[in-house]
Amino acid sequence: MWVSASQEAYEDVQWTSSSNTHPPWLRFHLGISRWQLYPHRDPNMEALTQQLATQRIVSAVQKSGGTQLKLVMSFPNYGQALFKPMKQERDDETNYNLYYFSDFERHNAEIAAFHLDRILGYRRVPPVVGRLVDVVKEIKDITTDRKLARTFFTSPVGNLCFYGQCTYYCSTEHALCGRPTNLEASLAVMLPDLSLATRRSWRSPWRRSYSRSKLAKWETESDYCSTVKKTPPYNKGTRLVDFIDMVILDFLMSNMDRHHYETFEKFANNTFMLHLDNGRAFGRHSKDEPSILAPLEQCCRIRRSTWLRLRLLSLPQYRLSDVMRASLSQDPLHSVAPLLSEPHLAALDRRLKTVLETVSRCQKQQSQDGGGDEVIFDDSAYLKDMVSPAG
Ligand SMILES: Nc1ncnc2c1ncn2[C@@H]1O[C@H](COP(=O)(O)OP(=O)(O)OP(=O)(O)O)[C@@H](O)[C@H]1O
Ligand SMILES: [Mn+2]
Repeated sequence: MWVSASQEAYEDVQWTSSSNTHPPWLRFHLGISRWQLYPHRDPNMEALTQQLATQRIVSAVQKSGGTQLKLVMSFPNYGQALFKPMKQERDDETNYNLYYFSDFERHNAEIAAFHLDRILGYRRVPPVVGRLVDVVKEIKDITTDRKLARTFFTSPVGNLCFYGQCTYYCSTEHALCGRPTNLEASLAVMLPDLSLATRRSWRSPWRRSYSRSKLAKWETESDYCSTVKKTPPYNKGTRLVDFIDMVILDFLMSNMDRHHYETFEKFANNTFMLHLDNGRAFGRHSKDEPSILAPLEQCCRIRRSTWLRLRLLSLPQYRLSDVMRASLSQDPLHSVAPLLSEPHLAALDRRLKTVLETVSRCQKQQSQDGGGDEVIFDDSAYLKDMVSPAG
């Protein structure tokens, strides 16, 4: 009897590499290409985000490196996510007297950045969802990280708090507290392990000085971009316009903290740039930060596909704020409160207008100068590359 049962079982198993046999996180890893993290209309996206939002958390340990507390969470199917907790109320505007480099990170910024990056057509932010995490059942009770476990305590009003170990903001004064045990957080799907897919970190040519008194070169040299344009890897392929893409994303969400970016080493210099670490975006809605757009202003170059997308998102029927509001309402945390308040959504439309005006100014300038470098970079060859199976 048992023999025939096991024979049947053998016959049922299909030893193929059919993607249906892989969990969503593995399908995500296998789908990463030279030009994007996941495809347009990704059939895997729903299952992937669903699992991040609902799967049982079987392990939670601190992620080493980085300045603020982060946890790596694991799921029963061996998937992993990078957890960033809510540290301040959704609507808190960043204190005007804080420098950008001492601002807190925001879990809703990580979530909103994923949606915005996808709406812009980039697909360079790893998928992120919001989740209410039970600080006791899903962190304290299951963690094997003793340094983390030691930092749990009950607050005077009976909420469960912890602070972990990190370079900044890991102290009792900056504890992360549940209500009484529920804590809002962002969960980003983990990229393939570094042992399988090494990444290269690049210093941004337009990096800020991270000092209260010093200015960076790009702030004082008038011809800074022409030097960058001649410098590898910005002198070839799409790297410069990909950088401009990132700058536009950062200006729209007012992220001043883009000091580095990463690429997958396997793809060498002909590849997309990862937009990781967006926690310091969406800090202010009442003020724009024009200096974030400096690379676009100084280089006057933009991908054609990006420019077309921005123009589409400025039309009343595809208004960026409306598309973002609709997209963010799909996130599980939307039921707790909207992930971006209306003033933040309105700021997106205002800033999008500024980007398009900057491009127009570049075009006018170019026609006055009689030719010279093209403002609109024809990226059609690369787009074709993106959809080809060998991509
Ligand atoms: N989804 C992800 N999967 C795997 N690794 C990631 C992911 N997101 C970020 N990382 C890695 O984790 C590191 C820390 O993340 P992040 O930059 O968000 O933290 P941080 O505390 O702001 O760091 P820093 O202070 O250096 O800016 C990054 O260097 C990045 O390489
Ligand atoms: Mn950071």
